[in-house]
Amino acid sequence: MLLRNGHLVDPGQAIDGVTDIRIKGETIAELGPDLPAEAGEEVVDLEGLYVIPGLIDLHVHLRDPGDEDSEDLESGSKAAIAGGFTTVVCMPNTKPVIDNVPMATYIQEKSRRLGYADVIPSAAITKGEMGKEITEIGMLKEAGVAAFTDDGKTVMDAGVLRNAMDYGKAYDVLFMEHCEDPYLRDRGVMNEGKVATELGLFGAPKEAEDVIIMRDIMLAELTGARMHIQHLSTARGLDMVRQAKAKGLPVSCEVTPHHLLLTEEKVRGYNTFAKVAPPLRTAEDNAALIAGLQDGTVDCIATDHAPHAAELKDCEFVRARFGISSIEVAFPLAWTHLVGSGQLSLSELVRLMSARPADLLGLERGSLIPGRVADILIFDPNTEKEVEPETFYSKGKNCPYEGETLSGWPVHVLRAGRLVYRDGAIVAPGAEA
Ligand SMILES: NC(=O)N[C@@H](CC(=O)O)C(=O)O
Ligand SMILES: [Zn+2]
Ligand SMILES: [Zn+2]
Repeated sequence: MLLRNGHLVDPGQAIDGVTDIRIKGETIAELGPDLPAEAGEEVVDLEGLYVIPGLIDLHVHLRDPGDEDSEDLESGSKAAIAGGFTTVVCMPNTKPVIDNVPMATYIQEKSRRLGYADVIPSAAITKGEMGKEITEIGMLKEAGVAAFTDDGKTVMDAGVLRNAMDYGKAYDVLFMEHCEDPYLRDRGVMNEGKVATELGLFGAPKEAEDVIIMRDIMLAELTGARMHIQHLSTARGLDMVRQAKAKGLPVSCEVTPHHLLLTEEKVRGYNTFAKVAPPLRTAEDNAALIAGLQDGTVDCIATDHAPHAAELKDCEFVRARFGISSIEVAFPLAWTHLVGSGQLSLSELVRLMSARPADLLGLERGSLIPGRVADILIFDPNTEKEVEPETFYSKGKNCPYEGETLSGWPVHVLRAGRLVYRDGAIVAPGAEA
């Protein structure tokens, strides 16, 4: 296949310009101006479109197995592709929890058979995410699990986490933590502050997150194992990561689109679609996180795509589940609000949403260097479209951006050289023209 006239932006090889791309089988064969078409080659014209490495999301919930009313591997991996993500790391807080090799193998085999995004399972740090007994980290790593987290919960016993990190260090796995002290958070369902008081809702103080971030940085220093802070939401937490990095500690972090772009104000009206953990914070936190994207303190933007069936959100605020469905809008949100506003370049966004997550996972992805796998996102920088959750491939329609007008929508997506998304629609395996 020959992709013609697209504007390639690839910080991995310092390219920012119109280039043709030849794909052979699963890989990038050649880049260059005016490549001649070879016999039998399909030519796709990309004039006016941008071409970047396929996005990589370190944090998604696909609810499979156990909560397939909310999402499953098919709907979730189609949604990932429609959002421009060719690789996603799914969280282990399924039913049952992904804490053993057969469960990890189930995720890998089912998603491979489906043929949409590459779904890489993360596994729990503790069995059943119960916080007591550590999982078989070495065996899981050998089975292809690169990252470990009890996401949804913090490993509250620091001794247990220390043992897991001492053990996991030898395998160079990435530990990831959901940082929230449940005792300090208590009954909090949103950020503690004036808005919570006005709404009569219990708030969770930022300190519930920050104390765990501090503890986890200390454990990274103590053990030497890699610690990645998930969905970091506070200015102070970010500062702690900045200082840890300055000391050379093996600490990294991700932020979500919602913690960059939304505040606690979104909860007004008891909007359950704005109920998420950690909670939406304040405009000052948004600004601090955006500064963290710019100065490299933030390693990546991850979605924390958390789809929920309608009835789990269509209820009283205190009873509603935590989580936001966002994988199909994360890139247009970032393009419109971060690049469109001049706060980030596209090259920086590619680093945050593809190159750096690939590094953290130890994958040779995130750049379209000849010889690498052809995972590619082609998007339209200009055409504006409203966010319509009803049209999502995801079963989770719990999206607080409904009705917003965005640009930067994916047009075509290639996964391992196959056009899995064409002209804005999923192409089933074997259904290619
Ligand atoms: N973020 C959320 O609000 N919810 C996540 C759990 C999590 O990421 O901690 C979920 O599984 O729904
Ligand atoms: Zn979490
Ligand atoms: Zn999560």
